[in-house]
Amino acid sequence: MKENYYLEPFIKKEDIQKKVKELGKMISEDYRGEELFLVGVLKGSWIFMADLVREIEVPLEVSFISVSSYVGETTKTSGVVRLLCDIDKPLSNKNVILVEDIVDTGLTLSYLKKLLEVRKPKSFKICALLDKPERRMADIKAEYVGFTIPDEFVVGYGLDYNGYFRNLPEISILRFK
Ligand SMILES: O=P(O)(O)OC[C@H]1O[C@H](OP(=O)(O)OP(=O)(O)O)[C@H](O)[C@@H]1O
Ligand SMILES: Nc1nc2[nH]cnc2c(=O)[nH]1
Repeated sequence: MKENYYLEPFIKKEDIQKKVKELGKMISEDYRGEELFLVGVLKGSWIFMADLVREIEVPLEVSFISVSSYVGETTKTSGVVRLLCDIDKPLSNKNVILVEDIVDTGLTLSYLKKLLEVRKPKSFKICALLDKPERRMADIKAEYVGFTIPDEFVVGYGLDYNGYFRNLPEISILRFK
């Protein structure tokens, strides 16, 4: 990768951990006495999902769906969401929570909501670690949001640029020189 960028620290590892705990507690309280079916959106949500499930106290199953719309060396959506790999189980009568790393234009979640709601889950909610409302193009809202952030391209904690930076434990703003 060409090194025409630098990373500006944005959300510290400790702050992410604290927020994930809070989200887990909120979800556990809301679904007390019920079971959950969490669907992670690959690849970005994989680290968030792994941490979040360990903070949820109700019985749950986990599955993943893989979609992509930001491809290559770009910080802009292609506008076309491609389904790469579907969920392995039916959703009927399940309390589904779709787990995302970020809602930006909202095109990915809007596509997924339409795709999954017709499978008749008992309930359907969205949990996103980050929300960038300034860039919204689709009318979509997550019920559980970790941090509302400004219009900056962020990486780390599962979020990539051209496939890189997902392994960083903190979230940084990607700036170009
Ligand atoms: O609200 P939107 O503008 O649609 O953007 C949000 C989506 O963009 C990223 O996915 P990406 O297409 O980069 O795939 P990835 O998760 O594999 O990195 C991110 O993980 C979200 O799924
Ligand atoms: N890595 C990354 N992916 C995104 N997809 C949509 N917005 C973003 C962002 O800010 N960072």
